[in-house]
Amino acid sequence: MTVRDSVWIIDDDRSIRWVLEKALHQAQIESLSFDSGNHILTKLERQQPQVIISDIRMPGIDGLSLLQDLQAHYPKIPVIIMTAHSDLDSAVSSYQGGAFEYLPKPFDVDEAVSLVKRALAHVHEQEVEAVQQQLPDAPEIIGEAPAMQEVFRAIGRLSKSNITVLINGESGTGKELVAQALHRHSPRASRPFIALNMAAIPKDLMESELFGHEKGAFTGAAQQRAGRFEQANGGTLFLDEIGDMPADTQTRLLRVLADGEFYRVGGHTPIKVDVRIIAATHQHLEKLVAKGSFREDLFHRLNVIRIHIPKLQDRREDIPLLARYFLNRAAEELAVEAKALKPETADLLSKLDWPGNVRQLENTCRWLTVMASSREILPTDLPPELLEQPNTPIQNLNWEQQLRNWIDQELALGHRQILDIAVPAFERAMIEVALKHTGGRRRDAAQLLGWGRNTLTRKIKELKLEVGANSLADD
Ligand SMILES: Nc1ncnc2c1ncn2[C@@H]1O[C@H](COP(=O)(O)OP(=O)(O)OP(=O)(O)O)[C@@H](O)[C@H]1O
Repeated sequence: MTVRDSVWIIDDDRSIRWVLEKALHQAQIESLSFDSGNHILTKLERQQPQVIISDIRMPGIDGLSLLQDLQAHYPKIPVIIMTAHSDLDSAVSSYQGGAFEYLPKPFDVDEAVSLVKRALAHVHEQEVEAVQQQLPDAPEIIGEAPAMQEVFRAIGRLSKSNITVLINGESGTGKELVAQALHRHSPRASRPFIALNMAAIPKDLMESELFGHEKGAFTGAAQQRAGRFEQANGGTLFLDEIGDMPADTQTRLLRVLADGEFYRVGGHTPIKVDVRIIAATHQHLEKLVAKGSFREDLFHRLNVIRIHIPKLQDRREDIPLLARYFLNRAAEELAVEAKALKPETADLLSKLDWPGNVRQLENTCRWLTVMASSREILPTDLPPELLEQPNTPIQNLNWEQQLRNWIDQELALGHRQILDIAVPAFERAMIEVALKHTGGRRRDAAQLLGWGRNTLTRKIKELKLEVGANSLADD
């Protein structure tokens, strides 16, 4: 994450500015100092800190008037008011003016830093809340794991900006969802969000897809067509799997990013657009640059702010939350009653590897909504391919799972006394495989199974097993 906490210090006293700067720097908080409150509003138009600390008595605009202006224009930035005149009046006025806190001078440096940290924590909470309270029809981003909170914070911090963002993360981790959230929380929210997956478009169609084409530009171009850049004008263009972009398209993209204009394929009139780019990739772009398959200059243009979305297995605590959310959503889609996870099932889901990340979990929940036999989902209800995962505690449940499915089917077909079919089948499998392991020797096979030799011989007869000549060898 390249977005860092930042604090502005406004005080005409140079030593106070110096002390605070130093203490914040030690606490790894970036700060910027100003010797007066004049022109702060103009500066805020360009860039905003997360917290402001301001003195009250200063030449020019005083701290309380500044506070009023800040409240009117930037009510979300917490302001800490300092004053050497620690009288009740200024304290009361600063609270009434909406100050986050009041810091009487002389102050203890640690106290000042902890106050700033509290204000930052307050900002972060607000950011997370804002992202979580999304429009009702927008898909929610579920995540309580610290790594996801970090992602929410980044979305919150970037909410007033149009800056280029590069999202990194494995397939199915939610990159597109985050890109949508960045757009929805940006000044461009009311304009289009256009997504394009580089891996899904044939190379020779990519330029026309991005930049459009003129009529007759190539065989098949029967009509003039606007590309995604034009469609996204004023809004956001999400370029997924940017690492798959061919070299010549990279060159064109770079030019558009530098000039803000481009030509349609076969066109001669430059088209001006104002598009914010959010790019995503599951690949290591630095490696592609080193290998020469991705342009370094384009990489630097895109890599302004980077957001990393962790693999699902690196945020296991979110798995049960996500699973419940997807089960409810699948039930809504299918207009059926939502299924619930038994605690042991939730626990098991959290232990699996999820190579397909959130998308795989989402698909599994849809499958379970249709396939699980009862309202409460048991570990054995999980789809076989999940249960077959190596290194999971339930490898050996697979055959039981299949057995359960078979029992379900038999009973659903109206069959009765199904133990009469199941038990001999079970014993037959046991005996045949054990005999295979002993090269047909019954005594050893009986031992493997935990039966006496006579029992094994009787079972072979009862089951009318055809065992090879070798099986008699040691009889
Ligand atoms: N944190 C989350 N909360 C809720 N749903 C999520 C979350 N993360 C991902 N999803 C859902 O999982 C699916 C996959 O997410 P998305 O398409 O955003 O992943 P991606 O990283 O862009 O995948 P790819 O790289 O394969 O395109 C989507 O249906 C998305 O809604």
